[in-house]
Amino acid sequence: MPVAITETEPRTAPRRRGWRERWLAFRNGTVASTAFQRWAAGFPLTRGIARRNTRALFDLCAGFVYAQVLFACVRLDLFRLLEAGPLAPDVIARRLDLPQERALTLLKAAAALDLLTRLPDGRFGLADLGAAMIGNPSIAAMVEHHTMLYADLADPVALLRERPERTRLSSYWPYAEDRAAVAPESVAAYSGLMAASQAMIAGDVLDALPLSDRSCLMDVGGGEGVFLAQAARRHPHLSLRLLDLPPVAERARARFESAGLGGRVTCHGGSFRDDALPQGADAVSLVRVVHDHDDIVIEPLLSAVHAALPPGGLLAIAEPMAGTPGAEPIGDAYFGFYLMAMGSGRPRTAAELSAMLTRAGFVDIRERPTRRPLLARLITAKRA
Ligand SMILES: C[S@@+](CC[C@H](N)C(=O)[O-])C[C@H]1O[C@@H](n2cnc3c(N)ncnc32)[C@H](O)[C@@H]1O
Repeated sequence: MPVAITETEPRTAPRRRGWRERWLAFRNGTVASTAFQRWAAGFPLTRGIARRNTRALFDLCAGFVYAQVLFACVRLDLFRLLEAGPLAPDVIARRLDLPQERALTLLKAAAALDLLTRLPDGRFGLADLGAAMIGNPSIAAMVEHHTMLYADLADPVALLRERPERTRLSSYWPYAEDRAAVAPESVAAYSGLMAASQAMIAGDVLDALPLSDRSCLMDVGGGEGVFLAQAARRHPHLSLRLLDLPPVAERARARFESAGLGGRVTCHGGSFRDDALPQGADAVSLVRVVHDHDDIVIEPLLSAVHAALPPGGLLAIAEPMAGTPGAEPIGDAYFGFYLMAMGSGRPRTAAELSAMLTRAGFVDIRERPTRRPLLARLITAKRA
């Protein structure tokens, strides 16, 4: 059921220090004291909280190490090795070409992180998280991709202070640099990465997106067309259009041809920054596009979509959003820093997107719950 979007962030700071701020100041002063920490770790009523906080802080400090354990598993293709069933550490060591004690270090680390499980006989097999990696190869692709992100984040303070001309991620996503022309060889890597991860998202978004009363859907920034290909299968009556940068649109055209969908989809090569949007669609989707760009790009894009739609036309924005309950670190910490390293865009809350849509002239703005909101939430809006 669609739900109303409400502003959750405070708009103005209180003038005087209210009770809440005074309580916070008192509490933080107390928690910061070493003597209190020692006492709280021993006192039966606070021991549980103290341990949870210690663990949470340790996990924050150790996050990079955990990520590198996962990276080693992915690089060594450990999960696939164990897909057929558990193996003894010495067998795994031989297969991975690692010294035995090092292999055991990796296996124990992966088991501690719930990627693997250690059986009573000493063999290691897949645990839930490792098994999930097998079913979602795009996660492994993201893990490999993160080497670039981590290189850019090596000095986060420098990144916060200056906006470097070029980062690893801005070169990887050439449109982040707003170059006039994007070469075919520079889109292949990111388009492949997006196509792989889109498979997980398209189903969730299409489950929640009402398209049965629409006749033509245009996916703007549609990548290689994975989202539209799924839409084509679910809604045989829909005619489909894709707009993306010319080399990406070319890749999409080839993909549609080989999937036998060439006759259903028209691919337009162009830039939504510089070119007029193709007319004729009564529904437009922006899937994982808006968060990639600054307001100075998105405000005119939303107005252009509004102008391109007929009265009653539908716009759908689907992407991970800031402030998603239960997934706060994904929006504000992960995407916040990822997009900062990329040099373009920011994660926005549903309320911020809703306000932008209102400014662009849209009405009937609502959020439609998706199956996995941490991967993508969905907002729809209509042209009056
Ligand atoms: C993060 S990807 C998302 C792709 C696809 N919608 C998905 O979710 O898999 C952003 C897409 O926007 C496209 N894009 C970026 N800037 C663009 C522009 N100025 N005009 C058209 N497409 C653009 C990129 O080429 C890329 O395919």
